[in-house]
Amino acid sequence: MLNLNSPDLLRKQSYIDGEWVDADNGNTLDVTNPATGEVIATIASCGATETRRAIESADKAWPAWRDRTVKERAKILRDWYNLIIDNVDDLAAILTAEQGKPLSEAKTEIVYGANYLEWFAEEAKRAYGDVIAPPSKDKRLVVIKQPVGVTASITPWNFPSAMIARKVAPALAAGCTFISKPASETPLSALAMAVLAEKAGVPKGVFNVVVGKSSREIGTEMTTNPLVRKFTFTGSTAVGKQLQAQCAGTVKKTSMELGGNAPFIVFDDADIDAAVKGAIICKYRNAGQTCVCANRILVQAGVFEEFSQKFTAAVKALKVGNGFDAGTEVGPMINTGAVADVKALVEDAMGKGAKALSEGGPSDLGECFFTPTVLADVNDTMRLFKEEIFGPVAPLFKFDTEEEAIRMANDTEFGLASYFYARDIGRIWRVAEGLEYGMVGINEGIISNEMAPFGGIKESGSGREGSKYGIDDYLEIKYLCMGGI
Ligand SMILES: NC(=O)C1=CN([C@@H]2O[C@H](COP(=O)(O)OP(=O)(O)OC[C@H]3O[C@@H](n4cnc5c(N)ncnc54)[C@H](OP(=O)(O)O)[C@@H]3O)[C@@H](O)[C@H]2O)C=CC1
Ligand SMILES: O=C(O)[C@H](O)CS(=O)(=O)O
Repeated sequence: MLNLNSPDLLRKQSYIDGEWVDADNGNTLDVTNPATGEVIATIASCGATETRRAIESADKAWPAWRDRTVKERAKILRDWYNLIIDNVDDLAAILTAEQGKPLSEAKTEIVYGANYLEWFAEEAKRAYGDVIAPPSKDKRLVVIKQPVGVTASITPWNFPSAMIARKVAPALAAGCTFISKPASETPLSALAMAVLAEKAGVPKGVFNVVVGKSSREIGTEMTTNPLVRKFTFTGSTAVGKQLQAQCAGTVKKTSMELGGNAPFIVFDDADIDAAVKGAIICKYRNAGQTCVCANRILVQAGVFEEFSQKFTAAVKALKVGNGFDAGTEVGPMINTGAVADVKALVEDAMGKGAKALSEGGPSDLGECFFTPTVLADVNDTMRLFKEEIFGPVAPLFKFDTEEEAIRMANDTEFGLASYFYARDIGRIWRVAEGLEYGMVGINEGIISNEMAPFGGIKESGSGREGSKYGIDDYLEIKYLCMGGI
């Protein structure tokens, strides 16, 4: 069982209109620890009726929250940030228990998410408008920015805290109210955030968390209820497309943070040791279950042997285990389905001629564990060239020229994160400009932070989270034309 300093953080009900509630029909769902299979909590499993109540509560709370001064909203966000930081150990323990990632990674995620609250507490004060030179002497033109309104959000299990924080922070900073549906695999982190939101003074109805295994039912209510004016989603491209289509009926503003297929390119002028280090963290963070993980590692022929030997040795040295065990670097995958999906991708590649430089696969550590794997002799006929692996498998592709590397990297419908290691300044500019992605890591494998615009192009989605751009998704631009001056 979880041994928390503040047991009050572990909640088993949804948080709607400032109240902790059971499901109307009494339904429940189990939250299990993927490392051990043990049930860590049995919690209320809500559906459409509770979601509708949360939306109505958020709509009722919106005028008063919108009319708070930006400094009042900023102070509450800052207080929320401070409470999360003060409770980082408990929040990380809850996160590791329900998601599996190593405790050190969980703590990093909690702080990373909290940083968005800190950042947008300040950005709230910078939602500037404009005064425009008038077309005639009798007019004055002004632009003001106002909050979009009730915002609904659906987020994935791989970052059960930070993905919510990355959305609720700009939303509340802008003056919107918010309903969160976390993944049913990992709801406890979201509920713990609600405990601290309440303590920080977030008024009832401003932040709601609806948990339920009937995600389709909840999502349909969120995407079709006319009171919801903004819908923000982080998850797979397939589900994102479906939800975006559902929003069309009421023309909601949407932002989509979807799937990825990141190339990680190592050129022959790279610092190979730095590239190996960057590739390891980029590929195996969260057991490879992030949308920005290196999905295809492309290595120039002249350095392929050196890179593949050093990279494979580093992979073999990775410590796989329970996220609570000291020194664990790779935890379990989220569930057995995820293990089966990754296993199928490896089998497809091996069946088409791939060679294992480090033969991983299902592990006797537990049914959700998959030992890190490195494949060579891979090609673009294999599923793992086109599909998001979302697991601890690294395929090493060989290329000859810079042009070939850019063509291979761009040969995908995704466009989220990309990475390359090189030192020639001309090459750095040519490749950075040639990659069709929303984000490019240059001699760096970890690029996400609250100050940078996170997001993708093509079928990786639309909108940006974080940075000075992130609040725009939650603001409407209003043009005032004053005549008769
Ligand atoms: N661009 C980004 O920032 C990120 C993208 N992702 C992407 O997400 C995927 C992995 O996460 P995963 O959780 O499996 O993704 P899913 O798209 O399966 O699920 C994401 C969320 O959507 C919910 N959901 C699933 N189906 C529906 C539906 N029909 N209607 C309403 N809600 C639904 C899920 O709820 P439930 O699980 O309870 O069914 C979950 O809360 C990968 O493709 C990854 O690339 C992940 C993180 C970040
Ligand atoms: O869910 C994800 O994959 C995150 O967006 C990755 S990151 O923001 O932590 O890099």
